[in-house]
Amino acid sequence: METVHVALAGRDYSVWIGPGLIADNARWRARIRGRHVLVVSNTTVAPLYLAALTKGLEGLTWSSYLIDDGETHKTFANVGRVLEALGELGATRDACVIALGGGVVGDLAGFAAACWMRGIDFIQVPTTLLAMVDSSVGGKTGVNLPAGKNLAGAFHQPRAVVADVDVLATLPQREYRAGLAEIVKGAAIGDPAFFAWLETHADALAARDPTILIEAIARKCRYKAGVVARDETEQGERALLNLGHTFGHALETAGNYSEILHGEGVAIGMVLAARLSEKLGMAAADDTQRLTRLLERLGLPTTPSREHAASRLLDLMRLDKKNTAGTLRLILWRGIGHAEIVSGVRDADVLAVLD
Ligand SMILES: NC(=O)c1ccc[n+]([C@@H]2O[C@H](COP(=O)([O-])OP(=O)(O)OC[C@H]3O[C@@H](n4cnc5c(N)ncnc54)[C@H](O)[C@@H]3O)[C@@H](O)[C@H]2O)c1
Ligand SMILES: O=C(O)C(=O)C[C@@H](O)[C@H](O)[C@H](O)COP(=O)(O)O
Ligand SMILES: [Zn+2]
Repeated sequence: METVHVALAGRDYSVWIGPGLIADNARWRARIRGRHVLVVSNTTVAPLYLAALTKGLEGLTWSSYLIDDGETHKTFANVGRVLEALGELGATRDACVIALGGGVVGDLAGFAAACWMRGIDFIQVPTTLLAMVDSSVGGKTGVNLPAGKNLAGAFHQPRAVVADVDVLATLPQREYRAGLAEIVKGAAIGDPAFFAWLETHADALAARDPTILIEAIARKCRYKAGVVARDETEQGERALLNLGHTFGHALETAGNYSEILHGEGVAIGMVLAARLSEKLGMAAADDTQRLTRLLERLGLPTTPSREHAASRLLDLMRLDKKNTAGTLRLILWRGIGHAEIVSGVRDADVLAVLD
């Protein structure tokens, strides 16, 4: 088992990564302080893993709430339903929410935990690769609105993250690949040695080699944990974790959250950010090519499969949370491992790349 520590004064927590961690419940059960537990999951994951998880809840008062599957269900309405389920459970302030699922369940359940009685504990049990390497770590919780991705939410850190890699056995291939995009992102932002390691091990990763996979998950989580510990609420450096996301989120929203997966949007968005960096003279074409090649080897898309009007995408990008005073702030790069926050990029340059 690998353990990654997220160092946040008084709110430190561990990310445990390895096989058998749901069944081996002593560690995570010890993080539950009170008597009430609400497990939030969805209609696909619960039949597979809810029974194994709830074996660890014997002696507690627990119930579960299942949302329908998919990004379109990451809504305010479902947060309200989770809060009502907490009310029915009689959850007191020492209650704990357990998020059992991918990033959709984790973001939504975490947001509900942040709201119930102004904030109760929650534990992340990520069941997708993407959730293990990204969404379960760092405390960004929230939901989508028709106007844009994650526009409502809160920073609320989990008490623990239980990444049981055995559950990846049932994860569909397209979802697995989407998770790889967020691993590549971490390396592309700030760790050129990790990027080179991913190039060396791309075939093993694509084939789900267990040893390589656990190392990749742990390296990405360690990188993210460091950024989060230095800048929990995104006053500066943390914005770099958004590489590819301004473009990617616009594509997700334009497709009504059902056309492309988040990780696919990130993969395409990173390539667009690399092209824009090239256009602005910040980075070399060789770096764009290396990034594109790695994503392709991992089976990820690097261009949108359907055309959206560039002007519509730019409009969606204007509602991104990184923007200030009406000015677009983008994450671009100087090359592999060197991302930067850039303000004031001209619309014409963004439109040219989107076209
Ligand atoms: N909070 C953050 O920092 C952060 C970071 C990255 C992404 N996100 C968010 O995460 C979401 C994407 O998460 P995701 O990619 O996990 O998508 P997801 O939660 O929709 O899960 C993907 C699919 O896999 C299924 N699934 C999950 N685990 C499974 C398993 N073990 N076996 C079989 N099927 C399984 C789900 O039911 C779903 O159909 C987006 O909403 C994105 O905005 C948040
Ligand atoms: O943890 C972060 O910070 C990230 O930006 C991680 C992203 O991969 C993730 O998709 C996040 O939800 C995006 O956040 P947002 O603030 O752009 O909504
Ligand atoms: Zn993301």
